[in-house]
Amino acid sequence: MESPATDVVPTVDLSSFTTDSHFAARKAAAQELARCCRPHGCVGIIGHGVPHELLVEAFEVAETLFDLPMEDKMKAPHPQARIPHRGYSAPGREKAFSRDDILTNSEAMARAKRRIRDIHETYECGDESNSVQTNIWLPEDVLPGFRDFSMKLFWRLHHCSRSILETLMMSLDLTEEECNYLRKLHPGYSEQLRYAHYPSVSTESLDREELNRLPAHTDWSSFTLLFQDDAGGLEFRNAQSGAFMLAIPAVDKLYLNIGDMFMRITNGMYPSATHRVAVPQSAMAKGAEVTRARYSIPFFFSPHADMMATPLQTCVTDDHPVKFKPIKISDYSAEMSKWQYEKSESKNE
Ligand SMILES: O=C(O)CCC(=O)C(=O)O
Ligand SMILES: [Fe+2]
Repeated sequence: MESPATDVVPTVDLSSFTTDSHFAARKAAAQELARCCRPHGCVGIIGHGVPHELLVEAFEVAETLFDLPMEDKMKAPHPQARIPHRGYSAPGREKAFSRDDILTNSEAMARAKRRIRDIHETYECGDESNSVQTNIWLPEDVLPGFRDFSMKLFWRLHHCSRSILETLMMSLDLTEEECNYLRKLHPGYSEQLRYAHYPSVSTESLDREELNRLPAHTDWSSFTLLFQDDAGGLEFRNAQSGAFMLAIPAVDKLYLNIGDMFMRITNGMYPSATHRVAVPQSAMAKGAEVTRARYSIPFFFSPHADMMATPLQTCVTDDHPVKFKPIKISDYSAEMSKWQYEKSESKNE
């Protein structure tokens, strides 16, 4: 068994960014965000401005969606190929790999890892104008209002991500030109909203390592906003010690998870966070035979797939030389997702 997480991920309050606060208050919040987030690429955020009622409704929608009979959910199936990364994926369909796994470039390793299935079911959607990542919707009568609600949530989370981006940019003292480059890089087009359900599983199958909730990995977004219910289980790796830290759930708290793209663009100033979903100790310690189900809503704030991710000059200094080559964003995500779905094709986004 993997060792249990102990320390706790810190939390910052960003309300000065989401209300009309003066410059000094915003600057102090940006510095606090950097202080907490830069060591490991993760931080809890309150005061993010996403309305409480919207989040409550989002989790109700997720529960209704995953409660549908399988034959209904399969009316919007994720394709066999990895693109479009849209629609419904049944438990065990998708598999997460770490960046190190992917860099080994070994299909035998991928096959071996696939023997431990990731037990979650998901539904993905994104910008309706994306002509490559086209949405796959359930028929309206199967879940009335789902499409409209999901698009409302998508754009509200995009808006929240944009204000977090402003905070991150302020924390790095970027030039106006660099800020404009980053704003242009994130128009919403390649972003993705996911509903995720981790069904209740037997602790025995976890002990026997027959299945996983979600193994350790990094995201290839710029950053991900992670909303979770109160079941717990999200954990981030301490970049210094390698131990995992608990992302303790709380009402209206999101976890900011820096992805590979923001790491590349900031030349490693913000590292991408290694994270996983484990079964909380509380569920195991009681000797329970089954763990309780968990719901989460990740929002992947990703750069436009057709653009280039280039390290910012402000983040390159004599002490901190260039670490990453410019890369086309769709090339990077194609590489990182090549084993995510079993019958993946090498089509680019
Ligand atoms: O469910 C969660 O809290 C984490 C999900 C996640 O890491 C992912 O979908 O990439
Ligand atoms: Fe992730």
